[in-house]
Amino acid sequence: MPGLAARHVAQNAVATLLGPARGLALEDALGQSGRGLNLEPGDAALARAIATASFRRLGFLKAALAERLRDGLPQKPDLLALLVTGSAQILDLAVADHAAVDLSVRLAKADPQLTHLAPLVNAVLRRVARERDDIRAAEDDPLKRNTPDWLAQRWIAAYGEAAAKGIAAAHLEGAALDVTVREDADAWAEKLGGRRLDLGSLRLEGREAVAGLPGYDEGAWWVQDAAAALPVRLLAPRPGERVADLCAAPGGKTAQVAAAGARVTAVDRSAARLERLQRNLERLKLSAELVTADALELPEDKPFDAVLLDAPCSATGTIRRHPDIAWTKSEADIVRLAGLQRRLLDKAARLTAPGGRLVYCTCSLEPEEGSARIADFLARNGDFERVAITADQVGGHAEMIDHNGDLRTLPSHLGGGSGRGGGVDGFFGSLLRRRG
Ligand SMILES: C[S@@+](CC[C@H](N)C(=O)[O-])C[C@H]1O[C@@H](n2cnc3c(N)ncnc32)[C@H](O)[C@@H]1O
Repeated sequence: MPGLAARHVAQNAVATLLGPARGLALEDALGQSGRGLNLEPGDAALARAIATASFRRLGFLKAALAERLRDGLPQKPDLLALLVTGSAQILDLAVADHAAVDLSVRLAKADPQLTHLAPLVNAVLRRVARERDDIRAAEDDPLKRNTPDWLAQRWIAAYGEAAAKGIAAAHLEGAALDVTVREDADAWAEKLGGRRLDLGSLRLEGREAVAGLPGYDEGAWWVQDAAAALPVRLLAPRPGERVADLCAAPGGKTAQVAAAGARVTAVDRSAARLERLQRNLERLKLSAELVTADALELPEDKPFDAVLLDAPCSATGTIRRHPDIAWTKSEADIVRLAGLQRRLLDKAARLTAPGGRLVYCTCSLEPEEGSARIADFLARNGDFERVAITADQVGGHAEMIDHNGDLRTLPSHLGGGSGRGGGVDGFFGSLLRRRG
Protein backbone atom coordinates (compact mmCIF):
# COMPACT_ATOMS: atom_id res chain seq x y z
CA MET A 1 0.00 0.00 0.00
CA PRO A 2 1.80 3.21 -1.17
CA GLY A 3 2.62 5.60 1.66
CA LEU A 4 1.64 3.20 4.46
CA ALA A 5 5.21 2.48 5.57
CA ALA A 6 6.01 6.21 5.77
CA ARG A 7 2.95 6.75 8.01
CA HIS A 8 3.91 3.78 10.14
CA VAL A 9 7.44 5.12 10.68
CA ALA A 10 6.15 8.62 11.50
CA GLN A 11 3.53 7.30 13.94
CA ASN A 12 6.05 5.04 15.65
CA ALA A 13 8.63 7.80 16.04
CA VAL A 14 6.07 10.26 17.41
CA ALA A 15 4.73 7.59 19.81
CA THR A 16 8.28 6.89 21.01
CA LEU A 17 8.86 10.54 21.86
CA LEU A 18 5.41 10.99 23.44
CA GLY A 19 6.07 7.92 25.57
CA PRO A 20 8.87 7.10 27.97
CA ALA A 21 11.81 7.70 25.55
CA ARG A 22 11.41 11.48 25.75
CA GLY A 23 15.15 12.17 25.69
CA LEU A 24 15.61 10.90 22.12
CA ALA A 25 15.92 13.28 19.14
CA LEU A 26 13.25 12.91 16.45
CA GLU A 27 15.88 12.10 13.82
CA ASP A 28 17.07 9.15 15.93
CA ALA A 29 13.52 7.98 16.67
CA LEU A 30 12.76 8.04 12.92
CA GLY A 31 15.95 6.06 12.26
CA GLN A 32 14.97 3.48 14.86
CA SER A 33 11.42 3.03 13.67
CA GLY A 34 12.49 2.82 10.01
CA ARG A 35 15.21 0.25 10.68
CA GLY A 36 14.89 -2.79 8.41
CA LEU A 37 12.09 -1.26 6.34
CA ASN A 38 14.33 0.09 3.57
CA LEU A 39 12.17 3.14 2.98
CA GLU A 40 12.60 4.86 -0.39
CA PRO A 41 14.09 8.38 0.01
CA GLY A 42 10.69 9.90 -0.85
CA ASP A 43 8.95 7.86 1.86
CA ALA A 44 11.67 8.67 4.41
CA ALA A 45 11.19 12.38 3.60
CA LEU A 46 7.41 12.01 3.97
CA ALA A 47 7.80 10.27 7.36
CA ARG A 48 10.05 13.11 8.53
CA ALA A 49 7.63 15.76 7.23
CA ILE A 50 4.66 14.14 9.02
CA ALA A 51 6.52 13.73 12.32
CA THR A 52 7.94 17.26 12.17
CA ALA A 53 4.53 18.78 11.38
CA SER A 54 3.07 16.82 14.30
CA PHE A 55 5.51 18.31 16.79
CA ARG A 56 5.49 21.81 15.27
CA ARG A 57 1.85 22.23 16.22
CA LEU A 58 1.48 19.57 18.90
CA GLY A 59 -0.23 21.91 21.36
CA PHE A 60 -2.78 23.05 18.78
CA LEU A 61 -3.36 19.50 17.51
CA LYS A 62 -3.85 18.06 20.99
CA ALA A 63 -6.35 20.80 21.86
CA ALA A 64 -8.30 20.17 18.64
CA LEU A 65 -8.37 16.42 19.28
CA ALA A 66 -9.31 16.76 22.97
CA GLU A 67 -12.38 18.76 21.96
CA ARG A 68 -13.42 16.00 19.59
CA LEU A 69 -12.91 12.98 21.87
CA ARG A 70 -15.63 12.16 24.38
CA ASP A 71 -13.14 10.82 26.94
CA GLY A 72 -10.41 13.40 26.32
CA LEU A 73 -6.93 12.72 24.93
CA PRO A 74 -5.87 9.06 25.03
CA GLN A 75 -3.15 8.05 27.49
CA LYS A 76 -1.69 5.44 25.10
CA PRO A 77 1.18 7.06 23.13
CA ASP A 78 0.44 4.81 20.11
CA LEU A 79 -3.15 5.99 19.78
CA LEU A 80 -2.31 9.62 20.51
CA ALA A 81 0.47 9.50 17.88
CA LEU A 82 -1.89 7.99 15.32
CA LEU A 83 -4.43 10.77 15.85
CA VAL A 84 -1.80 13.52 15.93
CA THR A 85 0.02 12.36 12.79
CA GLY A 86 -3.31 11.87 10.99
CA SER A 87 -4.46 15.39 11.97
CA ALA A 88 -1.13 16.92 10.95
CA GLN A 89 -1.49 15.38 7.50
CA ILE A 90 -5.02 16.73 7.15
CA LEU A 91 -4.36 20.21 8.51
CA ASP A 92 -0.75 20.97 7.59
CA LEU A 93 0.49 18.82 4.74
CA ALA A 94 -0.61 18.54 1.14
CA VAL A 95 -2.17 15.12 1.75
CA ALA A 96 -5.70 14.41 0.54
CA ASP A 97 -8.08 14.03 3.49
CA HIS A 98 -9.26 10.59 2.39
CA ALA A 99 -5.68 9.30 2.13
CA ALA A 100 -4.76 10.64 5.58
CA VAL A 101 -7.88 9.09 7.16
CA ASP A 102 -7.73 5.79 5.26
CA LEU A 103 -4.05 5.14 5.94
CA SER A 104 -4.42 6.01 9.63
CA VAL A 105 -7.34 3.58 9.92
CA ARG A 106 -5.28 0.88 8.20
CA LEU A 107 -2.45 1.42 10.69
CA ALA A 108 -4.92 1.06 13.57
CA LYS A 109 -6.35 -2.15 12.11
CA ALA A 110 -2.87 -3.62 11.63
CA ASP A 111 -1.95 -3.09 15.29
CA PRO A 112 -3.44 -5.72 17.65
CA GLN A 113 -3.48 -3.14 20.46
CA LEU A 114 -5.38 -0.58 18.38
CA THR A 115 -7.48 -2.61 15.97
CA HIS A 116 -10.66 -2.25 18.07
CA LEU A 117 -10.15 1.54 18.00
CA ALA A 118 -10.10 1.81 14.19
CA PRO A 119 -13.71 3.13 14.07
CA LEU A 120 -12.79 5.84 16.59
CA VAL A 121 -9.73 6.87 14.54
CA ASN A 122 -11.92 7.01 11.45
CA ALA A 123 -14.62 9.12 13.11
CA VAL A 124 -12.27 11.59 14.81
CA LEU A 125 -10.07 12.21 11.77
CA ARG A 126 -13.10 12.68 9.50
CA ARG A 127 -14.36 15.26 11.96
CA VAL A 128 -10.97 17.02 11.95
CA ALA A 129 -11.16 17.21 8.15
CA ARG A 130 -14.74 18.52 8.23
CA GLU A 131 -14.05 21.10 10.93
CA ARG A 132 -10.68 22.38 9.74
CA ASP A 133 -11.90 26.00 9.51
CA ASP A 134 -13.10 25.96 13.14
CA ILE A 135 -9.83 24.33 14.21
CA ARG A 136 -7.78 26.97 12.39
CA ALA A 137 -9.84 29.78 13.89
CA ALA A 138 -9.06 28.51 17.42
CA GLU A 139 -5.28 28.60 16.82
CA ASP A 140 -4.84 32.14 18.02
CA ASP A 141 -2.12 32.19 20.70
CA PRO A 142 0.91 29.96 20.02
CA LEU A 143 2.61 30.91 23.30
CA LYS A 144 -0.38 29.83 25.37
CA ARG A 145 -1.74 27.03 23.23
CA ASN A 146 1.22 25.63 21.33
CA THR A 147 4.12 25.88 23.81
CA PRO A 148 4.64 23.70 26.89
CA ASP A 149 3.78 25.84 29.89
CA TRP A 150 7.17 25.49 31.60
CA LEU A 151 8.95 26.85 28.52
CA ALA A 152 6.44 29.66 27.98
CA GLN A 153 6.90 30.78 31.61
CA ARG A 154 10.70 30.71 31.26
CA TRP A 155 10.68 32.81 28.09
CA ILE A 156 8.25 35.34 29.57
CA ALA A 157 10.54 35.65 32.62
CA ALA A 158 13.68 36.00 30.49
CA TYR A 159 12.47 38.18 27.61
CA GLY A 160 9.02 39.58 28.53
CA GLU A 161 5.61 38.53 27.25
CA ALA A 162 5.74 40.28 23.87
CA ALA A 163 9.11 38.72 22.95
CA ALA A 164 7.99 35.30 24.21
CA LYS A 165 4.93 35.55 21.95
CA GLY A 166 7.22 36.42 19.04
CA ILE A 167 9.38 33.37 19.76
CA ALA A 168 6.35 31.05 19.83
CA ALA A 169 5.05 32.57 16.57
CA ALA A 170 8.45 32.09 14.90
CA HIS A 171 8.43 28.41 15.89
CA LEU A 172 5.34 27.87 13.75
CA GLU A 173 7.16 29.05 10.64
CA GLY A 174 10.12 26.72 10.41
CA ALA A 175 13.47 27.93 9.10
CA ALA A 176 14.88 29.05 5.76
CA LEU A 177 18.03 27.44 4.41
CA ASP A 178 21.05 29.61 5.30
CA VAL A 179 24.52 28.96 3.96
CA THR A 180 27.95 30.32 4.82
CA VAL A 181 30.00 31.14 1.74
CA ARG A 182 33.79 30.94 1.68
CA GLU A 183 34.28 33.91 -0.60
CA ASP A 184 32.49 36.13 -3.09
CA ALA A 185 29.13 35.97 -1.37
CA ASP A 186 27.46 38.34 -3.85
CA ALA A 187 28.32 36.12 -6.82
CA TRP A 188 27.02 33.02 -4.97
CA ALA A 189 23.85 34.86 -3.98
CA GLU A 190 23.16 35.34 -7.66
CA LYS A 191 24.10 31.78 -8.71
CA LEU A 192 21.99 30.22 -5.93
CA GLY A 193 19.10 32.64 -6.23
CA GLY A 194 19.59 33.60 -2.59
CA ARG A 195 19.55 36.80 -0.59
CA ARG A 196 22.57 38.15 1.23
CA LEU A 197 21.72 38.85 4.88
CA ASP A 198 23.40 41.74 6.66
CA LEU A 199 24.63 39.12 9.17
CA GLY A 200 26.90 37.79 6.41
CA SER A 201 25.10 34.55 5.42
CA LEU A 202 23.09 33.78 2.29
CA ARG A 203 19.43 32.87 2.70
CA LEU A 204 17.83 30.49 0.20
CA GLU A 205 14.06 30.50 0.72
CA GLY A 206 12.14 27.28 0.16
CA ARG A 207 15.18 25.11 -0.67
CA GLU A 208 15.46 21.68 0.91
CA ALA A 209 17.81 19.44 -1.09
CA VAL A 210 21.24 21.02 -1.02
CA ALA A 211 23.43 18.39 -2.67
CA GLY A 212 22.34 19.28 -6.23
CA LEU A 213 22.83 23.05 -5.87
CA PRO A 214 25.66 24.88 -7.66
CA GLY A 215 28.84 25.04 -5.59
CA TYR A 216 27.97 22.12 -3.30
CA ASP A 217 30.34 19.58 -4.83
CA GLU A 218 33.16 22.08 -5.16
CA GLY A 219 32.77 23.09 -1.49
CA ALA A 220 32.04 26.78 -2.08
CA TRP A 221 29.58 26.96 0.87
CA TRP A 222 28.08 24.98 3.70
CA VAL A 223 24.71 24.92 5.44
CA GLN A 224 24.72 26.95 8.64
CA ASP A 225 22.04 29.09 10.25
CA ALA A 226 22.84 32.80 10.03
CA ALA A 227 22.96 33.10 13.85
CA ALA A 228 25.11 29.97 14.20
CA ALA A 229 27.75 31.67 12.05
CA LEU A 230 28.06 34.65 14.43
CA PRO A 231 30.16 33.12 17.28
CA VAL A 232 33.15 32.52 14.98
CA ARG A 233 32.77 36.05 13.57
CA LEU A 234 33.14 37.26 17.17
CA LEU A 235 36.17 35.04 17.73
CA ALA A 236 37.70 36.52 14.54
CA PRO A 237 40.37 33.85 13.94
CA ARG A 238 43.48 35.10 12.13
CA PRO A 239 45.71 33.27 9.62
CA GLY A 240 48.26 31.04 11.35
CA GLU A 241 46.72 31.28 14.83
CA ARG A 242 46.27 28.10 16.87
CA VAL A 243 42.56 27.72 17.61
CA ALA A 244 40.78 24.98 19.58
CA ASP A 245 37.16 24.10 18.74
CA LEU A 246 36.23 22.03 21.78
CA CYS A 247 32.79 20.68 20.79
CA ALA A 248 33.30 20.69 17.07
CA ALA A 249 31.07 18.21 15.25
CA PRO A 250 29.48 18.33 12.71
CA GLY A 251 31.83 21.19 12.01
CA GLY A 252 30.09 24.32 10.72
CA LYS A 253 32.17 26.47 13.03
CA THR A 254 35.37 24.45 12.48
CA ALA A 255 34.95 25.17 8.76
CA GLN A 256 34.68 28.90 9.42
CA VAL A 257 37.84 28.88 11.55
CA ALA A 258 39.77 26.81 8.99
CA ALA A 259 38.54 28.98 6.11
CA ALA A 260 39.97 32.01 7.93
CA GLY A 261 43.42 30.39 7.66
CA ALA A 262 43.81 29.46 11.32
CA ARG A 263 45.28 26.12 12.44
CA VAL A 264 42.33 24.48 14.11
CA THR A 265 42.22 21.57 16.51
CA ALA A 266 38.69 20.17 16.36
CA VAL A 267 37.72 18.12 19.41
CA ASP A 268 34.57 16.06 19.92
CA ARG A 269 33.88 13.13 22.15
CA SER A 270 31.70 11.43 19.53
CA ALA A 271 33.79 9.50 16.98
CA ALA A 272 30.78 9.11 14.68
CA ARG A 273 30.10 12.84 14.69
CA LEU A 274 33.79 13.61 14.08
CA GLU A 275 33.69 11.32 11.04
CA ARG A 276 30.88 13.47 9.71
CA LEU A 277 33.01 16.55 10.38
CA GLN A 278 35.89 14.95 8.47
CA ARG A 279 33.63 14.31 5.45
CA ASN A 280 32.37 17.89 5.59
CA LEU A 281 35.89 19.28 5.66
CA GLU A 282 36.91 17.05 2.74
CA ARG A 283 34.10 18.42 0.61
CA LEU A 284 35.12 21.96 1.56
CA LYS A 285 38.83 21.21 0.93
CA LEU A 286 39.66 22.49 4.39
CA SER A 287 41.81 20.83 7.01
CA ALA A 288 41.92 20.55 10.77
CA GLU A 289 43.57 18.37 13.38
CA LEU A 290 40.80 16.07 14.62
CA VAL A 291 40.84 14.78 18.19
CA THR A 292 38.30 12.29 19.50
CA ALA A 293 38.24 13.04 23.21
CA ASP A 294 36.26 14.36 26.10
CA ALA A 295 37.30 18.02 26.11
CA LEU A 296 37.42 17.91 29.91
CA GLU A 297 40.39 15.53 29.66
CA LEU A 298 42.55 17.47 27.20
CA PRO A 299 46.15 18.20 28.23
CA GLU A 300 46.71 21.84 29.20
CA ASP A 301 50.42 22.18 28.45
CA LYS A 302 50.03 24.01 25.09
CA PRO A 303 47.35 26.70 25.45
CA PHE A 304 45.71 28.14 22.33
CA ASP A 305 45.58 31.67 20.89
CA ALA A 306 41.81 31.36 20.71
CA VAL A 307 39.27 28.82 21.98
CA LEU A 308 35.70 28.21 20.83
CA LEU A 309 33.33 26.38 23.16
CA ASP A 310 30.03 25.65 21.39
CA ALA A 311 28.78 23.71 24.37
CA PRO A 312 26.24 20.87 24.39
CA CYS A 313 22.90 22.40 25.40
CA SER A 314 19.14 21.92 25.47
CA ALA A 315 19.00 23.45 21.95
CA THR A 316 15.78 25.33 22.67
CA GLY A 317 17.07 27.98 20.25
CA THR A 318 16.58 25.53 17.38
CA ILE A 319 12.92 24.60 18.00
CA ARG A 320 11.86 26.09 14.65
CA ARG A 321 14.08 23.45 12.96
CA HIS A 322 13.51 20.69 15.52
CA PRO A 323 10.05 21.25 17.03
CA ASP A 324 10.25 17.96 18.97
CA ILE A 325 12.74 19.67 21.33
CA ALA A 326 9.95 21.75 22.88
CA TRP A 327 8.08 18.60 23.86
CA THR A 328 10.90 16.25 24.82
CA LYS A 329 13.25 18.38 26.96
CA SER A 330 12.65 19.12 30.60
CA GLU A 331 13.83 21.49 33.30
CA ALA A 332 16.07 18.67 34.60
CA ASP A 333 17.93 18.63 31.24
CA ILE A 334 18.69 22.32 31.59
CA VAL A 335 20.04 21.90 35.13
CA ARG A 336 22.20 18.93 34.11
CA LEU A 337 23.56 20.66 31.01
CA ALA A 338 24.32 23.87 32.89
CA GLY A 339 26.55 21.85 35.22
CA LEU A 340 28.44 20.36 32.25
CA GLN A 341 28.72 23.78 30.59
CA ARG A 342 30.23 25.21 33.79
CA ARG A 343 32.95 22.54 33.83
CA LEU A 344 33.62 22.84 30.08
CA LEU A 345 33.93 26.63 30.36
CA ASP A 346 36.45 26.33 33.20
CA LYS A 347 38.41 23.86 31.09
CA ALA A 348 38.23 26.12 28.02
CA ALA A 349 39.65 28.94 30.16
CA ARG A 350 42.65 26.81 31.17
CA LEU A 351 43.25 26.05 27.47
CA THR A 352 43.33 29.78 26.55
CA ALA A 353 46.78 31.42 26.45
CA PRO A 354 47.37 34.70 28.31
CA GLY A 355 46.14 37.50 26.02
CA GLY A 356 44.02 34.94 24.10
CA ARG A 357 40.29 34.99 23.25
CA LEU A 358 37.57 32.61 24.33
CA VAL A 359 34.10 32.46 22.83
CA TYR A 360 31.42 30.55 24.73
CA CYS A 361 28.17 29.90 22.87
CA THR A 362 25.03 27.74 22.98
CA CYS A 363 21.97 27.39 20.74
CA SER A 364 19.71 27.73 23.78
CA LEU A 365 17.16 30.33 24.84
CA GLU A 366 17.62 29.49 28.50
CA PRO A 367 19.56 32.03 30.63
CA GLU A 368 21.12 29.20 32.71
CA GLU A 369 22.92 28.06 29.52
CA GLY A 370 23.89 31.58 28.49
CA SER A 371 24.15 34.78 30.52
CA ALA A 372 24.13 32.97 33.89
CA ARG A 373 27.09 30.82 32.81
CA ILE A 374 29.15 33.90 31.97
CA ALA A 375 28.19 35.78 35.15
CA ASP A 376 29.19 32.73 37.21
CA PHE A 377 32.44 32.30 35.23
CA LEU A 378 33.55 35.94 35.47
CA ALA A 379 32.81 36.00 39.21
CA ARG A 380 35.25 33.09 39.68
CA ASN A 381 37.91 33.96 37.06
CA GLY A 382 39.41 37.39 37.64
CA ASP A 383 41.97 36.92 34.86
CA PHE A 384 39.20 37.01 32.20
CA GLU A 385 37.20 40.01 31.02
CA ARG A 386 34.21 40.30 28.71
CA VAL A 387 34.72 42.12 25.40
CA ALA A 388 31.38 43.76 24.67
CA ILE A 389 30.01 43.09 21.19
CA THR A 390 29.22 46.06 18.98
CA ALA A 391 26.31 46.31 16.58
CA ASP A 392 28.59 46.40 13.52
CA GLN A 393 29.82 42.88 14.44
CA VAL A 394 26.24 41.64 13.96
CA GLY A 395 25.25 43.50 10.81
CA GLY A 396 23.97 46.53 12.73
CA HIS A 397 21.38 44.47 14.64
CA ALA A 398 21.63 46.07 18.09
CA GLU A 399 18.59 44.01 19.17
CA MET A 400 20.86 40.94 19.02
CA ILE A 401 23.08 42.25 21.84
CA ASP A 402 21.97 41.96 25.47
CA HIS A 403 22.52 44.54 28.22
CA ASN A 404 25.86 42.89 29.17
CA GLY A 405 27.23 43.19 25.65
CA ASP A 406 26.76 39.50 24.79
CA LEU A 407 25.18 38.01 21.67
CA ARG A 408 21.53 37.08 22.24
CA THR A 409 19.61 36.21 19.09
CA LEU A 410 15.95 35.17 19.20
CA PRO A 411 13.94 33.21 16.62
CA SER A 412 11.75 36.31 16.26
CA HIS A 413 14.68 38.47 15.10
CA LEU A 414 15.01 39.32 11.38
CA GLY A 415 11.21 39.18 11.06
CA GLY A 416 10.70 35.65 12.46
CA GLY A 417 7.03 35.02 13.32
CA SER A 418 5.77 37.76 11.01
CA GLY A 419 4.66 35.32 8.33
CA ARG A 420 7.30 36.49 5.86
CA GLY A 421 9.81 33.68 6.33
CA GLY A 422 12.38 35.45 8.51
CA GLY A 423 13.93 34.45 11.80
CA VAL A 424 17.21 33.01 13.02
CA ASP A 425 18.14 30.35 15.55
CA GLY A 426 18.28 31.48 19.16
CA PHE A 427 21.99 31.74 19.99
CA PHE A 428 23.84 33.04 23.01
CA GLY A 429 27.51 34.02 22.67
CA SER A 430 30.07 35.79 24.81
CA LEU A 431 33.55 36.96 23.80
CA LEU A 432 36.03 36.79 26.69
CA ARG A 433 39.69 37.83 26.82
CA ARG A 434 42.32 36.41 29.08
CA ARG A 435 44.44 39.19 30.51
CA GLY A 436 48.04 39.08 29.23
C1 LIG B 1 26.31 22.00 19.83
S1 LIG B 1 27.10 20.60 19.19
C2 LIG B 1 28.44 21.35 18.34
C3 LIG B 1 28.11 21.92 16.99
C4 LIG B 1 29.36 22.34 16.23
N1 LIG B 1 30.17 23.26 16.98
C5 LIG B 1 29.04 22.97 14.89
O1 LIG B 1 29.06 24.19 14.75
O2 LIG B 1 28.76 22.22 13.94
C6 LIG B 1 27.88 19.96 20.62
C7 LIG B 1 28.90 18.87 20.38
O3 LIG B 1 29.58 18.67 21.62
C8 LIG B 1 29.98 17.32 21.70
N2 LIG B 1 30.30 17.08 23.12
C9 LIG B 1 29.46 16.97 24.17
N3 LIG B 1 30.15 16.84 25.32
C10 LIG B 1 31.47 16.86 24.98
C11 LIG B 1 32.66 16.77 25.72
N4 LIG B 1 32.65 16.61 27.07
N5 LIG B 1 33.84 16.85 25.06
C12 LIG B 1 33.87 17.00 23.72
N6 LIG B 1 32.76 17.08 22.97
C13 LIG B 1 31.58 17.03 23.59
C14 LIG B 1 28.82 16.56 21.13
O4 LIG B 1 29.23 15.29 20.65
C15 LIG B 1 28.36 17.51 20.00
O5 LIG B 1 28.94 17.11 18.77
